[in-house]
Amino acid sequence: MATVRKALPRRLVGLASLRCVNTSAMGTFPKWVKIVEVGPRDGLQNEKNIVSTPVKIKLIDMLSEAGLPVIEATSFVSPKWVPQMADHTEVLKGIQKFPGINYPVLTPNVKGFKEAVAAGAKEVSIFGAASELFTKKNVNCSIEESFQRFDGVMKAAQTASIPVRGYVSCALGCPYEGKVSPAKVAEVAKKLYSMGCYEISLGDTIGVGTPGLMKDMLSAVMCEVPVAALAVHCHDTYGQALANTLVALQMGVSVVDSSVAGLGGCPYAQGASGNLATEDLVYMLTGLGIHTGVNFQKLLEAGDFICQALNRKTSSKVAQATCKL
Ligand SMILES: CC(C)(COP(=O)([O-])OP(=O)([O-])OC[C@H]1O[C@@H](n2cnc3c(N)ncnc32)[C@H](O)[C@@H]1OP(=O)([O-])[O-])[C@@H](O)C(=O)NCCC(=O)NCCSC(=O)C[C@@](C)(O)CC(=O)[O-]
Repeated sequence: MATVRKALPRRLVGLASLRCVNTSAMGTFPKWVKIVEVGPRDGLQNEKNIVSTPVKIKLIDMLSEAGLPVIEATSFVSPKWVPQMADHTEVLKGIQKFPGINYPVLTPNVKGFKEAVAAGAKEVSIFGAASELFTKKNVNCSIEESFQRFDGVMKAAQTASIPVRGYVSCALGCPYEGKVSPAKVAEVAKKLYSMGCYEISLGDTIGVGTPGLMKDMLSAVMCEVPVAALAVHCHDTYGQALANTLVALQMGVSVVDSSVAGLGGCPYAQGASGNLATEDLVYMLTGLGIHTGVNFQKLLEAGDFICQALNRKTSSKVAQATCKL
């Protein structure tokens, strides 16, 4: 069914452009936020039905058209573990590479790194976690062993002059261990940073965090890693993603991961729902007068496209509010 999109109601347009919020009472926000669009990878990796390669490529091209500065394209993980990402090479080779846009991919080990580079990757991400049980379920090894694998990736990346981003999953809670201490998150983040990751993305993998937990966790991590090198990655399982992100912005974080149409979930984190929707993030940031460089209309169109391809209603509140089916 085709989606008919209404023009933004006047009161919403007004809200989006208003600058009357006294942000000084809320802390100082960054003037510019870099959005890392993770929909094509984190958003799609959990889909049960295999999404066709042309659909993935078209989605990424539409997101590029929308001006997202970073689009995580796919992952070079085992196809036995995540069948949805088995077409990683075709996806990475098939997308249009827009100048100025980065298309990082996940690489869990040197094998994945080599395949990614052969397919044309210019940036990769390694993914660790602050929970032993989650690490075992996700990548089949201990936290310490995961660092040994990452060491190989870091050395190969250094030789090839490829920048590496690092993830810390379970930063606000674990599906297997429950509470995760901010000190443990800080320890893993520090390790990834000291290994050479230029940016550390702190993931609320199952979306259980609240603004208070985000504040405590970030306070601990910021003692070990400069805030300019931090990103947040919030899933919206409990409806807290936007609030948690706002707290991170107030604390000086200026890189935020999100997923078009709120797609997402980790196959090894049962109960994890979608990521923070990029549409909702852009709407909030615009309302705060924070620049992103994203063309909102084109972003909505990319969300419409993937929802129609998946035969799914969008999880973005903003997209829901601005369309009638
Ligand atoms: C890490 C492994 C590979 C270890 O898996 P393993 O079975 O322990 O690996 P292994 O080294 O023993 O190798 C076993 C087989 O896998 C192959 N293999 C080995 N490496 C690769 C590779 N790179 N690509 C393709 N194949 C590979 C290898 O060649 C061998 O093949 P076989 O001889 O049996 O035919 C596996 O556990 C895996 O692929 N896990 C991926 C899990 C995953 O993708 N999770 C989702 C991403 S993380 C996430 O979503 C969270 C995040 C980032 O979004 C942030 C947040 O929300 O918190």
